[in-house]
Amino acid sequence: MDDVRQVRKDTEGYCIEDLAVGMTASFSKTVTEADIVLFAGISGDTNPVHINQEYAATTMFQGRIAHGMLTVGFISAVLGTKLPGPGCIYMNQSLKFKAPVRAGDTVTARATVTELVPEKRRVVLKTVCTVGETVVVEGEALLMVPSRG
Ligand SMILES: C/C=C/C(=O)SCCNC(=O)CCNC(=O)[C@H](O)C(C)(C)COP(=O)(O)OP(=O)(O)OC[C@H]1O[C@@H](n2cnc3c(N)ncnc32)[C@H](O)[C@@H]1OP(=O)(O)O
Repeated sequence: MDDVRQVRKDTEGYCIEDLAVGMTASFSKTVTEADIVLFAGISGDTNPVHINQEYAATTMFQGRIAHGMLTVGFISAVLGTKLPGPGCIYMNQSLKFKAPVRAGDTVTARATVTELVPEKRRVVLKTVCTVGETVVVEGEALLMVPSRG
């Protein structure tokens, strides 16, 4: 199924009645050096693998990598702004960090509806972040969404 279109207002998300298995949406962003340094400050995670090139060069990654949770923020972005969009409540998220993300990489976070539980107003989405053809993060999200009823 094609990407959901941004025909709704920025403040309107999908209700449970509007959702169908297969609906999909994505958000893309190029990760910058500034994003990584700012995320270290915002989160308090100053792990040197993210911000100290000399140290990071000695690790298996042979250089600085982005915080995993910075990449996960792009999943939150697609869920919170596109599908299901405003009005949804994040309840659960599984994650596998499959490959590193580095400054300069463009990450695409894609969310695809896999299951609906209308009586509980729950939606399950497969969530995958890629850099080019490489899957960097994958998992599953559970959200509560509004109902028109
Ligand atoms: C405190 C916060 C710190 C951070 O934020 S660090 C930044 C976020 N993390 C990353 O960027 C790490 C990204 N992931 C990777 O680079 C790689 O991934 C690893 C280096 C962690 C592992 O790679 P490799 O040693 O090459 O493993 P394999 O040979 O691809 O797989 C061996 C087995 O391990 C499983 N596996 C690999 N990655 C994960 C994972 N992330 N979660 C769960 N399982 C994993 C596979 O499936 C497979 O399993 P089977 O032998 O049964 O086939």
